[in-house]
Amino acid sequence: MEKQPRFLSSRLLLKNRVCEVTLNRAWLGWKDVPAGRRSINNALKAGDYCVPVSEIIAVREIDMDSQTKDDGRWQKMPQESAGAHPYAFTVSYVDRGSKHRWRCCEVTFNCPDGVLCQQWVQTIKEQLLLLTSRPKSLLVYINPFGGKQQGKRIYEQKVAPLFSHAAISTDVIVTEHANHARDHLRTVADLKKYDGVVCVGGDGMFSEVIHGLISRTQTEVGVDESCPEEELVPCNLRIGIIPAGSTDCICYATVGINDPVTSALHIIVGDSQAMDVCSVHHNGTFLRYSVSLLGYGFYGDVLMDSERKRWLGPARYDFSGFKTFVTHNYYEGTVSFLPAFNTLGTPRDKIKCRAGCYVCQHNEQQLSEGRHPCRGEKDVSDREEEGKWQVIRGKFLAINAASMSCACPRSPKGLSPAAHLADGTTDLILVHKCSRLDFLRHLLRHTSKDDQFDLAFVEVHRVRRFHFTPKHCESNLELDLKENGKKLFSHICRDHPACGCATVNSTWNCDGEILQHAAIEVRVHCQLVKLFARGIEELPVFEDLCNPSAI
Ligand SMILES: CCCCCCCCCCCCC/C=C/[C@@H](O)[C@H](COP(=O)(O)O)NC(=O)CCCCCCCCCCCCCCC
Ligand SMILES: Nc1ncnc2c1ncn2[C@@H]1O[C@H](COP(=O)(O)OP(=O)(O)O)[C@@H](O)[C@H]1O
Ligand SMILES: [Ca+2]
Repeated sequence: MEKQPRFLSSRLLLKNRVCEVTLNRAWLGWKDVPAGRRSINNALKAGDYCVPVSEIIAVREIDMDSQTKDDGRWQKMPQESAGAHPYAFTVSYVDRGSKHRWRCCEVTFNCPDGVLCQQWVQTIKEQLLLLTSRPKSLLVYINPFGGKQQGKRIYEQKVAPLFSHAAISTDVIVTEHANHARDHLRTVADLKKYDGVVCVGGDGMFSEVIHGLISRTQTEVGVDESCPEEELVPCNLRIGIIPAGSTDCICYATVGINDPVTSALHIIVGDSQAMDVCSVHHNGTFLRYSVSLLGYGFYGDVLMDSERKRWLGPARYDFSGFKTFVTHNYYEGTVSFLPAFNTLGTPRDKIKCRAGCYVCQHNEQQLSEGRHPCRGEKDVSDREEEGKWQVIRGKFLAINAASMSCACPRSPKGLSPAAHLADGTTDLILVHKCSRLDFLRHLLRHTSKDDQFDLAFVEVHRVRRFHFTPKHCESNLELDLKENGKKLFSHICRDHPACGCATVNSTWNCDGEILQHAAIEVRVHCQLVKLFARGIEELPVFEDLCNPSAI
């Protein structure tokens, strides 16, 4: 076939207005040509548009019978554009709305002749083919019972049409039981034919997918994932999240909104965002991975209570949250942690993790230089030891490790607003025993501009590893209860007058799943997985960048 030019510029009709339409490798732009003027100047004005080629979803030719060709969809041609020129093509592209929402927009250009029309369509298609980071084939898992049980409908009505419009092929599996997606990913024969995995559901569904993928990757390269000291190998396949769960914090904190269409468009344009993963062990045996919240005390108790109220849907967390707040349990134990050493950023600075985050890039680079030392540089394990373990014993209302901000609709700034998605650290938040009123002040600050860490009973540390040992360690608990039962219970009952029952330990909430052990060892693995996301965009800045003189 004849090679198409990379640069095109033509006068075409857009809704019966003459437009100068320009395409190069980076941009598609169009602007009105004022009546009676032969040339136009290059400055953009209001009403002029340009779209990065990387954000074009698809292009299709419209034939003279006013029906679309190419992708097999039939559609009426817009009335206004059916005027003077009989040939037309439609470009679908990403349009930014408010609050990080993306929509698929369309523009139809009419051409004076068929050859020119085809040349435009072919050239745009060729530009799109050069975008190698876009997925062509996806494996999709739908949890039909996540959130408000709308996963299947959301996928079929909002996402599948976009994927087919973008010529992405899919294999779709509606899960039949918990861990279906995880186990399928571990064993499915030909995973290499896919460019990514998509989960439709909440944080629990995403957790299944990372467990399956991480496990499979380590098996393939012969790494023992159950060993706490192993360097885990990053997963190649990117993961997309179509939010259809109860909290959707991983989607919200990586995209800026929990909106299925926005997420589908980030998948289509082939975005990539690396993400840290914590491994959680108990006495050296592997328990689970976590990417968002590991919470003991308050968030552990909320989860434990809310699991019994699944029928309430997402509202279960508010009911259990209120109940847990009133109960006001605290738990004794010892937290020891290895502070992040030699890294940019602190949990209380105001530097938020945003698209193209410099802190994440810098810290990952520091770590990988340590991992592959050259010219006498120290090995990472030596460098880690340069930081000193710190130990804090106390009575805690909550112990939270936030590996990302954990922003979600309940708290748009999240549990740790300055935590980073991919910097190899987690923010360890310790809420010491305090009055209900003080704890309420702390909780309320998650929903306002005030600093939730600026309270005497709250401390926060950016760490690479941490351990927690409850005062009444599981292995000793039986013995404790036998020997000191009376004393122990009287102590507990006095400390927990509201609950009426003795709760010795809390449980860990690990991305919404309950852990079976209270004593855990946690280690952050920098950038172990990748998402079809780009991090939260700072501002809709494309107006500034869109200068046709750069075209
Ligand atoms: C008084 C208002 C206080 C608002 C405080 C909001 C803090 C919210 C931080 C949420 C961090 C969420 C981290 C993500 C966890 C998810 O991985 C995980 C699983 O998600 P999935 O079900 O989609 O699979 N989700 C969760 O564990 C849910 C945690 C939600 C906690 C909500 C707590 C609500 C607290 C309400 C307290 C009410 C006190 C009222 C006093 C008068
Ligand atoms: N078909 C299924 N039946 C029952 N449970 C499932 C199914 N598919 C996935 N799950 C489990 O449902 C739990 C919640 O899923 P999730 O998608 O996170 O929804 P939610 O946000 O409402 O908690 C997860 O633990 C997941 O493993
Ligand atoms: Ca992190």
